Amino acid sequence: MEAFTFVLFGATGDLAKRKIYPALYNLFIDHKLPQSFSVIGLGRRELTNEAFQANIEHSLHEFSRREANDPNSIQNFLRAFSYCVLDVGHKEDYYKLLKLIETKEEELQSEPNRMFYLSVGPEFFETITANIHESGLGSANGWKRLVIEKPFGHDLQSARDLNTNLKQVFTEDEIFRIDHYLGKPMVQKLVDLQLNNPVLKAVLDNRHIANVQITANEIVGVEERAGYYDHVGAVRDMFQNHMLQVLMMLTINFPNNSTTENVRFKKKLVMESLELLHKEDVRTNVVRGQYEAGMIQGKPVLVILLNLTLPLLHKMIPLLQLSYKLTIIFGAVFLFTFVQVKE
Ligand SMILES: O=C1O[C@H](COP(=O)(O)O)[C@@H](O)[C@H](O)[C@H]1O
Repeated sequence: MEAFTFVLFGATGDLAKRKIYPALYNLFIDHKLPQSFSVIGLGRRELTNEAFQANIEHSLHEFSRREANDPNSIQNFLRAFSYCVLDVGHKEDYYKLLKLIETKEEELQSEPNRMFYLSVGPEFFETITANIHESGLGSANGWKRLVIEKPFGHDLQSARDLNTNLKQVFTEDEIFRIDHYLGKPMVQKLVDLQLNNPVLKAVLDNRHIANVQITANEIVGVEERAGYYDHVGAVRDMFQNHMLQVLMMLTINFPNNSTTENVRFKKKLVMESLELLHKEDVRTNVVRGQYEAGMIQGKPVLVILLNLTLPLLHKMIPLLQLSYKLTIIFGAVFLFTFVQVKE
């Protein structure tokens, strides 16, 4: 595997600590990362490399799927990490970053292969990619990749605009629009189940099933992400991406030798088969709610307020339920209900 630099925007954020560092660590111990790689974490806050590495180690202990209990492997892993202060809107910071990346590439004698991971709010996607372009960060001789999660725009037009802007800097092959729900073992097994489980195959039809409910039942609350949630909302944060991906994985009819294009095409068919939700149906088909702080299983659950001037913060925890009709599956109309509850 070729050496590369992983450039992480939003390195002090929630997604990085909960998912990205543990995921990288698990790849590392499975020898799925190259011999030499470097991770440069970016954030606005001043942080020494040592403090940054200590935070990462903490997140491994708290969130890694497999226990992080081998001090040697943790130290070897952490050695790859360095931190750089960057304000996404400051062009000079990108030149400073370029210097740091080049120094690391020289130290590791690696090709300038660079992966840019945007673990930041969607409002920064375009500024960051434009600055990657202008500063020359993306024009070295190696490969480059852009990894971006959600929300991808806030409506159809803004999603199209975002695509257009990203494509001025990255080719389609270089853009990875990811959804971490697709990496969940159970979601990945849905295809196998459909293809290989005769019992399931036999009952997956309109004579046996009238209604499918997809539930995201979380025990993690909004916590420090109240500012983000208040701004983005549950529909854009969870539904249009994660829950619809689960729907597509469940209903798509995969051939054994699927190509990327084929999967995309089939997913598009599923989406086109969803009956549009019209304004007049919203009252009957959509339930939205918010919880306040309370007790779960005898334990008090607080909504941690940020020091922000957002009036609604104390009612942040979302409940979302949406029902759609889907006509493609097994030749019948199915009712799909999606429920997201953050306890
Ligand atoms: O993307 C998100 O997903 C998490 C839930 O992910 P999980 O892997 O822990 O099930 C959710 O808590 C968060 O609000 C959302 O942004």
